[in-house]
Amino acid sequence: MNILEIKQVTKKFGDFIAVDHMSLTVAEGEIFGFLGANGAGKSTTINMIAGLLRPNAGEIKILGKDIAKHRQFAKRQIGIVPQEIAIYENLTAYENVEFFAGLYGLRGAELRQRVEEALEFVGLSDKRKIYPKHFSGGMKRRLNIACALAHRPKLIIMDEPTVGIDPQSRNYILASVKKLNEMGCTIIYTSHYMEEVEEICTRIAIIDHGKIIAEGTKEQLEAIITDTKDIWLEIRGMDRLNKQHLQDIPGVKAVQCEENMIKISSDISVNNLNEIVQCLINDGVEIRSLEDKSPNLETVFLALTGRNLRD
Ligand SMILES: Nc1ncnc2c1ncn2[C@@H]1O[C@H](COP(=O)(O)OP(=O)(O)OP(=O)(O)O)[C@@H](O)[C@H]1O
Repeated sequence: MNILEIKQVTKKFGDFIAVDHMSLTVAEGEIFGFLGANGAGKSTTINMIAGLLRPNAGEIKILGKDIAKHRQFAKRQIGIVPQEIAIYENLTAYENVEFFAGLYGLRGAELRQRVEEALEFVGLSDKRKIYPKHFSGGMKRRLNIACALAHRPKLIIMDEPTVGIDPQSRNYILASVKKLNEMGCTIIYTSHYMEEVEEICTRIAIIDHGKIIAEGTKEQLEAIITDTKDIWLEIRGMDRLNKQHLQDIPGVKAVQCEENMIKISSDISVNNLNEIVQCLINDGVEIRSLEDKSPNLETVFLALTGRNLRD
């Protein structure tokens, strides 16, 4: 089942087209990444999905229902973690989560239980009585995530949740995303950090000037710009190496040897690293280091847009 379908959605601000005839489908169970530079149109798209902005044209469906006609239903399914932290400084951590969960109609014992669960999930249970002004940036982010989770949405949308926070909180948030996904949530994860998107997303859309310019798994996106990956190995025992053994491995296109270095060019769609390593071990060669110089999403982005992600 598709949790989200966007068809030909356009959003203009005056004459400026922020989102341009965008179409997109996200299936239940995915961690879907929106990757794009600042100003690409990610937040505008998210705000339309969350019903906070109205598109000028096009259609958005959540679990098959048009959000323009089923606003309450759509709202109930979605939890949004906005780019700007949205919590109340004059409410405690507990009261913040309680307030947001209450907006979804939760009351009484159920509300209390959900608030406890959400605080527990983000690791802030012992800080429930603390006011957020005493929190670090990372803790505020986590509280913001708890506020988006307490009503148990099926789709969680996170808009750059790791901008400007410490590495420990960042790791905590990335681990939480994976855990939420394992618990059955679909996630849309927006970032201009390609390492994060590469690490956690099952599928990625590269967004530029309000348009999706490429979409697919990391491997599919990389295959757009090249069909070859290079693996560099530093070895000991070159005299024992039988080059033909390497050349016989499925996917291997070329093998170049020089002094103690081997460069193996291989079909990007074939995962043959195990076979390569095994072949060298069988030949009695000692591997000192191995580097996979495959293209990454940064190189894909550069090739498709002519710019770096963080320009
Ligand atoms: N309310 C608005 N009025 C006018 N222009 C806007 C408005 N909101 C966004 N824009 C413009 O639309 C474009 C897309 O903005 P958006 O915030 O969606 O980008 P983004 O990909 O989320 O980038 P960022 O990471 O910087 O938020 C930008 O050029 C932005 O200046």
